[in-house]
Amino acid sequence: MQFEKSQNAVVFGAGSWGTALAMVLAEHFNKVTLVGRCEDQCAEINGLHTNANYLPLVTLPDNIVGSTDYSDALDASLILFVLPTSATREAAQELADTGIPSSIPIVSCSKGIERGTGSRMSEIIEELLPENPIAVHSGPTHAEEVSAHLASCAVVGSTHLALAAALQQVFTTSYFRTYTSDDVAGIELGGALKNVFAIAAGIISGIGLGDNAIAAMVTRGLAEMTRLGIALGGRPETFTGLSGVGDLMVTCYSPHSRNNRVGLALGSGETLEEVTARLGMVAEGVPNTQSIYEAARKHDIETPIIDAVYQVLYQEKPAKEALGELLTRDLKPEVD
Ligand SMILES: NC(=O)C1=CN([C@@H]2O[C@H](COP(=O)(O)OP(=O)(O)OC[C@H]3O[C@@H](n4cnc5c(N)ncnc54)[C@H](OP(=O)(O)O)[C@@H]3O)[C@@H](O)[C@H]2O)C=CC1
Ligand SMILES: O=C(CO)COP(=O)(O)O
Repeated sequence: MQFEKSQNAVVFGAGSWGTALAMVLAEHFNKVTLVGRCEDQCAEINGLHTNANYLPLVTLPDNIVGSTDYSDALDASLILFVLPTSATREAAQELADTGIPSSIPIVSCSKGIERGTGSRMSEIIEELLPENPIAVHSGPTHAEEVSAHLASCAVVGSTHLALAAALQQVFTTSYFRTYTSDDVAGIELGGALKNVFAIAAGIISGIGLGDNAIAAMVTRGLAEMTRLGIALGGRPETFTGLSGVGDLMVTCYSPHSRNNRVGLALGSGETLEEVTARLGMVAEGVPNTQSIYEAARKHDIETPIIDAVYQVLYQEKPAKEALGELLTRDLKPEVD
C-alpha cells in the first residue's frame, strides 16, 4: 500500500503537535485538514495561515485548512488523532458516528493512558472503530522544533506491516525521519511513562539539585519505564529506542517540555493548580501519573520515582521530601 499526493489527510487536534504533524503531512498530501473546536482558530488558519496560540513563529502551507467538522474525515485517506488523551474517547465516538469508511487508517500520536481504564489510545480507537487499521506514532519530537524544520526522528508502529511502511513515507521529510516497528504497546507506553519522569526532572531542577541528580533519575527512570512497560505488554528493546529512552531524554532535558515545566514550577513552590492554569497547554504527565501509578500497583511493579511524583501531585507531599527519600531507600544492586 502507499499514499498518493492527490489524497487528503485529516488531523484531529489543532494544538501544537497536531499543527506540526499537519506540516509534515502537507508535503505528501493534496490537503490536510486540521480539526479544532474553535471557529476563530479555524478562521485564523484559513485566513492568515497561522496558529498563533500554539506555534506563534510558524506560517502554515496553503494546503493546510482549518475546520471544526468531524465529517471532513469522510473524504480523507488518513486520519491522525493528536488530542489530549482525556479527549480521545469522545473524539473517536464522534468520528465513528460520522460513519467513516472502515478502510481509512487511523494513527494515534498522543502520549498517555486513559484515566480510570488504563487503556492505551490505540485500544480506545480500536474499541470504537474496530474495523479501521490502526497505528501509533511517537518519539523525541517537540512541536516547536519539528515545526521549525529542525532535524527530528520518530517511530511509527503497527501490526499491519504494509501500513507501517506506507506511513513511514508520509511521516518523512528532509528534516523528519521516521522508523517502523510492530510493537504498538511498547511505543505507546514509552510515550506515556516518560511524561512522569519529565515532571520528576523538572522538580529536581526546581528544588535546586544538579545535573548529577537528573542523570541518576533519567537512568533509574529508564529502568522503571522498562520494568513497568514490559509488564504492560511492551517489548524490552522498544524502551531503548526513540519512543523510550529517546523521548525520556528530550523531555527530561528540554525547556520545551510542558511536563518538565510543570515539575520545575512544583519544585519552585508553585501549586499544581497555579502551574496548570498558567501553562495553557496539555501536560499529560499530570493525569498520567495517577493512571500509571495505579497500573504499577495493579501489576505489583516497584516504581519509586513514579511513586514520588504521585505523592507530590496527589498527596500534597513536599517535592523536596518526596524526591529526597529516593536516596534513602534500601541499598540494592544496580541490575536486579
Ligand atoms: N507538543 C508536543 O511537542 C508533542 C505532543 N504530543 C502529544 O500530543 C497530544 C496533544 O498535545 P499538544 O498538541 O501538544 O497539546 P496542545 O495543548 O498544544 O493542544 C491541545 C489541542 O487539543 C484540543 N483540546 C483540548 N481539550 C480538548 C477536548 N476536550 N476535546 C477536543 N479537543 C480538545 C485543544 O483545543 P483548544 O485550543 O480549543 O483548547 C488543542 O487544539 C498530547 O497527548 C501530547 O502528549 C506528542 C508529541 C509531541
Ligand atoms: O512528547 C513530547 C516531546 O517528544 C512533548 O513533551 P511535553 O508534553 O512534556 O511537552
